[in-house]
Amino acid sequence: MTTMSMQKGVQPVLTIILVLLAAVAPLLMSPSNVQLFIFWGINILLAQSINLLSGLGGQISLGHAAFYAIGAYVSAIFMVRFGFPLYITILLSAAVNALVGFLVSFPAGRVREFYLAMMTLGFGFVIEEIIKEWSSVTGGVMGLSGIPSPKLGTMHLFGIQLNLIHYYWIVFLVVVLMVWMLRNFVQSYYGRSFLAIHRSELSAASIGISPGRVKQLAYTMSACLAGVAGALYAHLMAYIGANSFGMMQSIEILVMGILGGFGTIIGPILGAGFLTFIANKLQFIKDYQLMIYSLLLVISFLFIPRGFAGLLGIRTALSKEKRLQKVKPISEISEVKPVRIPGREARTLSYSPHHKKLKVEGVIKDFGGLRALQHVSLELGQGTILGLVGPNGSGKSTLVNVISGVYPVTEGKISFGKAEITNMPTHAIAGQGIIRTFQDPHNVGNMTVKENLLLGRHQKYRSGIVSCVLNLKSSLLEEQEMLVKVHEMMELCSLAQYSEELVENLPYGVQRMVEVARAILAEPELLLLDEPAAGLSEHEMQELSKLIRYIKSRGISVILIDHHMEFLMGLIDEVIVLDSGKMIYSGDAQGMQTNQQVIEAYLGVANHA
Ligand SMILES: Nc1ncnc2c1ncn2[C@@H]1O[C@H](COP(=O)(O)OP(=O)(O)OP(=O)(O)O)[C@@H](O)[C@H]1O
Repeated sequence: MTTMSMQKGVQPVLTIILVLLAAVAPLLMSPSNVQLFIFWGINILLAQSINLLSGLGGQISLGHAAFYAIGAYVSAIFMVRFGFPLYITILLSAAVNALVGFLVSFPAGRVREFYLAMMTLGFGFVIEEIIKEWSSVTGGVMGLSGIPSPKLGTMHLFGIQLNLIHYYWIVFLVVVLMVWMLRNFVQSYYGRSFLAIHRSELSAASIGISPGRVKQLAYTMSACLAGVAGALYAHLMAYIGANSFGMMQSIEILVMGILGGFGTIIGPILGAGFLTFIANKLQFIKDYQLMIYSLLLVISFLFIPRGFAGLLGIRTALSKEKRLQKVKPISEISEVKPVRIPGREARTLSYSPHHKKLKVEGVIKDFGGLRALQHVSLELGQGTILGLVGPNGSGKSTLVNVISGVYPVTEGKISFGKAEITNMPTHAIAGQGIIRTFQDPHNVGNMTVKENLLLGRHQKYRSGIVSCVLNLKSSLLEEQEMLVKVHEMMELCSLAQYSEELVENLPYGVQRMVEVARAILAEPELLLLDEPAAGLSEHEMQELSKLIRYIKSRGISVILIDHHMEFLMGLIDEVIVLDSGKMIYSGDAQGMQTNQQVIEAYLGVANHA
């Protein structure tokens, strides 16, 4: 047997042994230790909840205990008042919280950074006040007591009186299930879209990811998870009061996530463990808890920014490739239609044949008193490469920005095919088939090359969230198909050797190539390349030229901004020259070189320089 196959055989056995150990552990522990482990389980859910929202989705939350509180009160009230069983009250807590999270996402999704921090802080205080004031339902400042609890032997499930060990098993099951589903989610295109939005909303939108939708999902799922934790907490304690869900609890949840390592699955589990067990040993300094938590946060930010997970070199992969490889190596998949690559005649690429035409009509763009674009009009047909040139500050990037929806136009109309796209949001324009790159590559730096390229396929995924979270066969097959296309694109762009490297660690030229490859994988009909050759070596520029020719050969139209005339001349079919926002030339490249106005405005400047 090879080492690899031995490892494969050992892994499931190890998992089974660990699960069995965890299952029998409470039988060998004192009740207080069993309770401590239950707290760890509840804290894992809380830490994962903040990890999902802040660590992955990038949405700061300073009032997270509010979701925890809602979950606890919903479960407790439905069991105390209506006698609902535990499994129903947990589901109700999750559902009510999901709804609250969804509603909160609308105002929260509109603000960022400091304002978002203040908003979530306010949300935490509002929920705390409601709990205190709505005494007829919540018990007010006196709290809610008499909640059926396994600790007191007052909770029954399916006719069985539950004790602490039973409850441990329930919490264990819930935590294992939730963490497994969360891992599946993080490794799906949904999870990748969370990180993409976290790193740059604009970049994510440029490949068709809707920031609004991602935030709605992040708040809904995160609240749902905190709701389950709240329900489990309420029944463990038998009593809940507003004080258990204040500012301190919100900070504690944050510390667990950050200290453990945001963006990973293992990190929050470690962070939750650290706080559960250490805090328990430090009861005598409880009065200084806030100070200690604040110190922990500062220490974490300064010395271990990626938390315990970072210290241990743990990173959660953002694709299911490793798992899929175990089933069947990508190279052996026959169900997937091969992606065709130029120069590899045996294959073809399946891009849409319904190419659309770009029409820009009389576009004006003002920035305050500055008119960056003055009545610019152009038309671009299928498979044409249009060069966009002009001196610095002449409005080239602004034109690309208004076409891609980054800036609204002041006046004028832009259409693509039959659709008018003037002032549409960027992700919707990407949905129409217009994909862009940026002057500085806008990849997700803390994702690998392969994961960044998978992001390019985002719009092509069809699997629903349930399918991804439960790893249903259809979603795995789809992921496999996408991976095949990504691998072929890496081959085409000479990126295969960097496949597993984090993009932020790569040379500038490679990062550029990753961004262009990602854009191509989105199967655009129009590609907007803003100075793609800037900072590239001669060899890299040649590689890029080849790639652009390939794009054209697939019938994709390109608008290409660049200052390298030699690079441009070999590629473009048509050219537009801008000067101070005005279009001073439109035609072929040869004509441009002899046009007097262009020579004065642009080439003249270049020569002079
Ligand atoms: N967000 C903005 N706010 C205010 N002014 C802007 C903004 N974006 C661009 N401008 C201004 O609009 C004009 C055109 O800028 P733009 O970046 O489009 O030029 P460019 O031709 O792409 O230049 P370069 O070749 O240097 O990238 C410049 O005067 C610039 O300062």
